[in-house]
Amino acid sequence: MAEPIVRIDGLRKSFGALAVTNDVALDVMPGELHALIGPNGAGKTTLIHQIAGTLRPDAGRVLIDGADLTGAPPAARARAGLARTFQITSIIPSLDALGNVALAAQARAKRPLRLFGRVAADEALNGEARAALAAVGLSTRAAVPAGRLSHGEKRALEIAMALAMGPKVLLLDEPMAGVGREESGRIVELLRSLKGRYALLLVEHDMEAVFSLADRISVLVYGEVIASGTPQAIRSDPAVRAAYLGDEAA
Ligand SMILES: Nc1ncnc2c1ncn2[C@@H]1O[C@H](COP(=O)(O)OP(=O)(O)OP(=O)(O)O)[C@@H](O)[C@H]1O
Repeated sequence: MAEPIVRIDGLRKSFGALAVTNDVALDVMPGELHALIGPNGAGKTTLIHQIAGTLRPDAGRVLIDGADLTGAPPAARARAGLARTFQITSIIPSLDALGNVALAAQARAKRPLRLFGRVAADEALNGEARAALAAVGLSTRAAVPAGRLSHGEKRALEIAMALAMGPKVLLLDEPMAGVGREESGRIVELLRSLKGRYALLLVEHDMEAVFSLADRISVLVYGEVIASGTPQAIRSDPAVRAAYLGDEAA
């Protein structure tokens, strides 16, 4: 059987007396879209921070592609194949879309850059950036300053920047947040197109999107995973309905 790309085990983090992640275990298999849902304040963002390396757990382990990176900084996790998109936009508004993605590709290509001539290196970076833009459907917007893109296009650009890092797994933190209905439909299709090629861990409040996309859903309530399974199993789980979904999933 294939090994998980991300495996977390016994993860604990408390702020004072509040256990925000309480013995959380979760894995993401190659090509799988695993969604993490839960009510406001359940601990989803705190969990993502611990996986990304921006917050150190009190206990437990984070393995990426088999390597124990529990105490490693975000850069080491990126080298192991983890890329993250942010809830808060991380793009440079005055730079065009292609330039933003090329910068992300450059962060990954640091060493090879010294080996090639500058022009060749720039061309290679631009090639990678164009491929990532094409993968998110933004090829025709390459020369547009990122600040002038629509909100949904900015979300897609952030995903292109993550793809340019050559990841094995993408952490997607609310990619649909603040995006209108039509554009969120486009992001759903974009995520669907990435499934199978990348492992995806998606935190998202849009239940329609989650239930149409996910292979597996884990439900976090008060810092604990109360259920994990297929969308169908989660929809009909009495504990999940009582704690979170209520009539929403009917
Ligand atoms: N640095 C911190 N110090 C103290 N408490 C914190 C800190 N970060 C988060 N918390 C608390 O931890 C709990 C979980 O917060 P978290 O942001 O992880 O939840 P969430 O599931 O991502 O919520 P949302 O869906 O609203 O984004 C909340 O009660 C929050 O107030």
